Amino acid sequence: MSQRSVWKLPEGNRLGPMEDDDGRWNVSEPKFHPTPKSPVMLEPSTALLHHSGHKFHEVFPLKQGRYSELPAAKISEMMKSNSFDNAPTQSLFNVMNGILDESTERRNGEIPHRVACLLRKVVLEIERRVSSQAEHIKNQNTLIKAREEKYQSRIRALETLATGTNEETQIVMNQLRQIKTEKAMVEERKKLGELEVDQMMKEKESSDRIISQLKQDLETTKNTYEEHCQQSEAKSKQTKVEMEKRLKEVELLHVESKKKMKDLEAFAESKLQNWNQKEHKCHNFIGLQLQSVQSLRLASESIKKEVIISQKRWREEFTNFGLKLKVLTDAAENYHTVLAENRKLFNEVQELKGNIRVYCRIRPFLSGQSRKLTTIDYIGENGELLVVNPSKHGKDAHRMFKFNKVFSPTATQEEVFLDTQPLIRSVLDGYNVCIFAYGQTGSGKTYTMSGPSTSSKADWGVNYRALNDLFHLSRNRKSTYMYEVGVQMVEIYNEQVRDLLASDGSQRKLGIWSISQPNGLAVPDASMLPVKSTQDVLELMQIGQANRAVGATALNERSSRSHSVLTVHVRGVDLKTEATLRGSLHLVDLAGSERVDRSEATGDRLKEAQHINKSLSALGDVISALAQKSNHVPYRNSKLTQVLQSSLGGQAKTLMFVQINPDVESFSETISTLKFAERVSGVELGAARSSKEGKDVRELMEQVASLKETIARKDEEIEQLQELKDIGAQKHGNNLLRQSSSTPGFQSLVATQPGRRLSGGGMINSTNKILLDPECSDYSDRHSDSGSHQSMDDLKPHNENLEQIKLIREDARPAFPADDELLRFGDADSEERLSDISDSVLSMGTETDGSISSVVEFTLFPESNKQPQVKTEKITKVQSRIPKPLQQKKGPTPSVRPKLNNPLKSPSIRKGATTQASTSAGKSLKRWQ
Ligand SMILES: Nc1ncnc2c1ncn2[C@@H]1O[C@H](COP(=O)(O)OP(=O)(O)OP(=O)(O)O)[C@@H](O)[C@H]1O
Repeated sequence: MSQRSVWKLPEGNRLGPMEDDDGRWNVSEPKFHPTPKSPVMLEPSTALLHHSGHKFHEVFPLKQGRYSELPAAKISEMMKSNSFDNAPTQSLFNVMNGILDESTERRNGEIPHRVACLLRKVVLEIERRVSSQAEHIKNQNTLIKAREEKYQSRIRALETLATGTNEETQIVMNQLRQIKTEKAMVEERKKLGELEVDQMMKEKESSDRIISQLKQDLETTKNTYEEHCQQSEAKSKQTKVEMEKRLKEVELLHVESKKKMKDLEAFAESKLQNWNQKEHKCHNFIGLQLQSVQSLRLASESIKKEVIISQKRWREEFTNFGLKLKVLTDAAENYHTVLAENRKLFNEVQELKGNIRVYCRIRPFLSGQSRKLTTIDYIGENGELLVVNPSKHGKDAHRMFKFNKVFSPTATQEEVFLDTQPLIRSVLDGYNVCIFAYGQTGSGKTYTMSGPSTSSKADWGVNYRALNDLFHLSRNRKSTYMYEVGVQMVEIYNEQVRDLLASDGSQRKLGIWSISQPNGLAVPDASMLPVKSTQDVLELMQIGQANRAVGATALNERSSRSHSVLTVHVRGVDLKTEATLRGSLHLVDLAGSERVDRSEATGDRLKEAQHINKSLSALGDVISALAQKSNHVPYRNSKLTQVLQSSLGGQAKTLMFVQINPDVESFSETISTLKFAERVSGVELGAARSSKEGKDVRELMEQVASLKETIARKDEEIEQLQELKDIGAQKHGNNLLRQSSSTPGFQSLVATQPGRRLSGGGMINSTNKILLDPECSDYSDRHSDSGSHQSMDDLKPHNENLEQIKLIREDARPAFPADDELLRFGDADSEERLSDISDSVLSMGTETDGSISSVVEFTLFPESNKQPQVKTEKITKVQSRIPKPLQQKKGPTPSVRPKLNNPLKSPSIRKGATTQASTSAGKSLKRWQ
């Protein structure tokens, strides 16, 4: 650099890079400017600095403060702008030095990145300038050398020329001088240039230093930067790893999602296939359906055609059917007529068989009894029975009897019942039926009626079988009839009637109503319980049996000393015509008929036996009277005949089992029993009548019955009076007869005094009937039988007359074909005579069957009495056409309506279902009432 000379350009000329007017460096080829004002070429940087410093500082206005504190925006603005191009080099150096100073001032020597960038830019600018200056100087040297050579050649030419002429020499000398001057100038310029080069070299050196320092700084910065970069790289690597990891995860997810997508695609594919298949099937199905529809259409069309044809045919058939239906309707209408006819025919058959039938049953020997000595010699198929007296020989030893049927000891329960069966149907047809067993104690009455036990079907007695049949038949008829069944069970013990089904178990005595009364049950106060099945009845029977009075005798260890009467009342309603029919079934287990002397009874037992024999005797008398068609039937001679009155009249069908003990010791009893039975079997009670009538008919029948009854009573009164008159005349009892004739008759007396109360507790009602209190029943029996219904006071004056009548009657009594054995109880006979007169009234009832039926019916089913208004009018009209009944024959007053006992608890009640059973019984009783 020391060799470097300061360039000195001729005045007005400037060499090398020159600043233009704007202070920028001009690196164009140097020109010689003739301007003498600038003989020396100025150091460009200084000029630049000086010239452009102000502008640079305008752009980069840092005078105080630190570069590191410069805002980035400012630096980037500076770097973006062209301020570096115009800035003086010195300023650039100042900037660079300033930055470096700041960096060295700092402890760690770090400079901010943006400042480093600025520094690098400044350094680059300086390097660019230095290199361009060096280039420029090189060019100047080359130029100078070229000029020097040029000038040397000119010198040589001039010297040549000088040698030629002086002038020329002069000129040349001038030129030479000029050249020399120029040469000097050039040399000066060269020196200046060299100086400048030196300076430049120095600057370059300093710049190199700076550059090296800068390079170091840059290295440091670079290292820092590299560290930073490394850190960044590490971070970026870590980030990359994480990113890769995430990428993997994402890839996995992607794979999974792809897999899922595949699955889904597969699923969708399969679904699609399925749907396609289904669609295919649907298409097929629709095709088939269409085909079917098509075929159906065809079929429907053909069916339509068929329907039309069928309709046509049906119409024809309907027409035919209508015609047939009409025939059927006619037939149906006739059905009831036919049924009635059938019933009538059936009844006629029964009548042909006899309305009272006697079956004889011979008990087998019991275990322990000798079978050798039997009184039964022969049993015929047609009811013949030959009895032999072992103690006699010859003709007298044998006696033949004939009954409807005789059952041998080997006859089963079923065989015995077989002939009873048709009577059960009669009950449902509206007839009263009475089945009873008669015989001495131990002869098998209970066995026949109840059977030894109900556990075995073979052992079932008549009762069980009859009830079974009754309910069975009623069920069979349910399409035509609705039946209701009620049961009463009473015991007659020592001529006292007791309710065996009383709910409170009390053994209170019950009164018996005269059967001729329109509102009188035989025993209205006895509990009547509704039943639905045989089992119900049997359970009630068991209760009744348990309540029966049982006493031991010498003949039978389990001898029943009372008569038990089970009455089954049946009401049937014809579902079509609403006509009501009513029937009743009496199932009677009579007490033993043994003789008092044989039973060795004394005291109470004797009394029991007398009562039993008396009642059985009365039964025989009643039947005998019926057989004789007597006007007088002595029903009132015993409680038994009173209770059974409705079943012994002409309306009823009666079946008697005559039980025989084949033991020789019982021969006398056997003969007695058989004679009794023979007498009964010979009875022809006349045609029984059904109680089935329509409502109107029934009402009319009631009216007719009451009229008949009145007429009969009147006739009887006349007859009695006539009788008295005749007898009086015969026995010179004219006074008595006159007295009797002048005094109003009992019946007429009663007829004019309706509703008077008897002093003994009996009640005379408006229809001439007496409700007897149990306490006064004996009295009333005696006195009501005479037909009188007066009060005691009224009756007193006539007691004498009655005694007279009794005597007369005794004399005039017809000779009954009864055995003395049967009638040997004189006490009973005397009572019987007394009751004959009143019984004659009842016997009339037997002739006018409808009356009795109506009476029972009225009593059992009083609703028949509740006639609607229209009916009443109708009846009134009818009544106007028939003889007007007596005033006292009107319907019963409410005061004498029978009050039925509270219903007995059914067997189930006894077992704990008291309330329910009594409620249902009560309900049912309401219906019955
Ligand atoms: N047909 C028969 N076959 C077998 N045993 C019989 C037959 N009839 C009756 N007996 C038996 O004879 C005995 C007496 O019968 P049962 O009690 O029926 O007589 P009864 O006439 O009812 O007596 P009572 O008048 O005392 O009540 C009983 O042991 C009974 O089992």
